[in-house]
Amino acid sequence: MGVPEENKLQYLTGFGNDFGSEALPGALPVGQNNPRVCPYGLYAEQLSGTTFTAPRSQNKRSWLYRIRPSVTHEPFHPLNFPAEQLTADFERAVVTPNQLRWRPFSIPTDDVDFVRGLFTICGAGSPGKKDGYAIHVYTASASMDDCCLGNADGDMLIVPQQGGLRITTEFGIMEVLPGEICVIQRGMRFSVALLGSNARGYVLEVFQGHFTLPDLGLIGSNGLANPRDFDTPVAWFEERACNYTVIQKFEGELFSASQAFSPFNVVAWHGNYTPYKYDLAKFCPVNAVAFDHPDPSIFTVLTCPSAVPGTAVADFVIFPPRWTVAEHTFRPPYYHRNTMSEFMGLVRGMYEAKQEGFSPGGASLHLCMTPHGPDTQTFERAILPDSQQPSHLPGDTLAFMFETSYTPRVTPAALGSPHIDRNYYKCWMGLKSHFDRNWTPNAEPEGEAPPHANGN
Ligand SMILES: O=C(O)Cc1cc(O)ccc1O
Ligand SMILES: [Fe+2]
Repeated sequence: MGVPEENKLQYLTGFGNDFGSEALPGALPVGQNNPRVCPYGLYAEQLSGTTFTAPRSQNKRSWLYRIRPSVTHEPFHPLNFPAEQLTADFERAVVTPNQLRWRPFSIPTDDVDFVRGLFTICGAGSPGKKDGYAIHVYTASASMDDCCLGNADGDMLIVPQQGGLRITTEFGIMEVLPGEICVIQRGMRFSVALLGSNARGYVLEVFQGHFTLPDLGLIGSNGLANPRDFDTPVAWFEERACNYTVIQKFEGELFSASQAFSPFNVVAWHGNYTPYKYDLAKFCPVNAVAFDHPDPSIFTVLTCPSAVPGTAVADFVIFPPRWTVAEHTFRPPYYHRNTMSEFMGLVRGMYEAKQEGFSPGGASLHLCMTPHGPDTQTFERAILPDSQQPSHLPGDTLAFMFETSYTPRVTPAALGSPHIDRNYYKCWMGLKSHFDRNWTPNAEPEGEAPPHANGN
């Protein structure tokens, strides 16, 4: 099969559906998963995303019909990838109650592909015990060349910040641009080609469970990320003899094996365990239309639930372009200390809580109970009376947050990174006291008090 051009890529729409796709007519067996001989002489292979016995509502698996099965490979050998750069061992990492921020991570000038450009910032738990998560950034200047990654540790939610990615998977091909995200679930093999000369972005990897859409509760049956806006690639295969390298991430370590053919040889597949992508511009935000600042959970795109209701392993939350209209309200994020920890990144534009220092391609991390909030300039602007006009948040902005319940430990490499901003704390040092012991309710500028405060 020829490689489809960009505008020819096709997707199946819906979230978590039981999909089926065939690249050749009749390649999907009818009425059973394991015919004695599969159509076109294909091998049947099941990829499980849950235990076999997981409740039906959570059970995930897909059947892949492929030219040769994935078991046909030379033995795996350790790749000797630097453990300080990519890890799932957070016992040796560090905790700090300090606010952390990184300037944009620089993109290598020598040839570095997506896998070799992964850099672990922080994480918690362990892939072996199937709990917790890791947060990485990637910086890449080269495509993966006859090389794919399969991650035995967990699902990877990829947030491109700069440079589009063409991701070939066993299920088909997807293109993911900045402003879009994709999820490659545990075990699915994929190869990342760069659409431009380089790429940078963020990865949230969850060691337990899978991402799902959050419940909408009283919001009703529509809004936020709508299921129909998620795209799964259609089957695509190549039959190509080559020296192909399969990299397996296993307990945070990388192993590689050679095989004599492309792993993207799946002619047809069906099931509910697939990679998918989503355009964040399709997110339909719901927010305050009268007053006050709701919690950022209103902007949850995807959540990876834990066994405790309402306590996610990790939430993926965005701060999309939107109108802000709340009256008699301090509109930026409130000052706060949380039980959950917050890793933030910026895809483009400016984040509403920071006037400077938080740049696209950079990051911040506020561990649980670490105080944070708007910087001094943002605060001083937001208390001015003229801050209350309906306004569109600074231009075309897209920040996001990985909000996690286990407190992450930060890797020594991330703490010692040349990109770390050791002056971050200074952005709050100018927050002066506005306390006025002689203040009286009448001193409040006219029109500023809430209508109900004077009985109206
Ligand atoms: O810390 C942050 O900037 C993220 C955030 C945004 C918001 O609107 C409310 C709370 C919160 O943690
Ligand atoms: Fe926060």
